[in-house]
Amino acid sequence: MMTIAIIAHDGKKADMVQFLNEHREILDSKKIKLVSTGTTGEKAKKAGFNVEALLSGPLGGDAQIAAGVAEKDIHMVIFFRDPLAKHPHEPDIFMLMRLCDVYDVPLATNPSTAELLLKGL
Ligand SMILES: O=C(CO)COP(=O)(O)O
Repeated sequence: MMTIAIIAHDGKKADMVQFLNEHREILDSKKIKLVSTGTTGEKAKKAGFNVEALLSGPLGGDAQIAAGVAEKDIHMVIFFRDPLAKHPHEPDIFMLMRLCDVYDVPLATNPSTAELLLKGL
């Protein structure tokens, strides 16, 4: 079982839903479990995906995903960041990305990279 975290900033949530829909076959497979930050998870659920939604990003969701990476419970992170917006929880965002590098966990921050990662599964 592989656990993939999906996260998208508000300006990228539509892109995330589109990405999920385009890769529904692999993401719906029994071998993949999805976890997400709160609002991203709600959007994914509305699109018909089975997702474990954690806290919303600004309220600690990124930190929970980061902890999952450190605990080796999360094996891939797809994080569509909005590079044109400011985020009050920027330290948490950097922590998540740092821990992906500490633990050598694949991290995609845009759809093109995420697509290549899924193709590599
Ligand atoms: O803020 C986020 C990532 O940094 C995403 O959080 P939400 O999915 O709750 O909007």
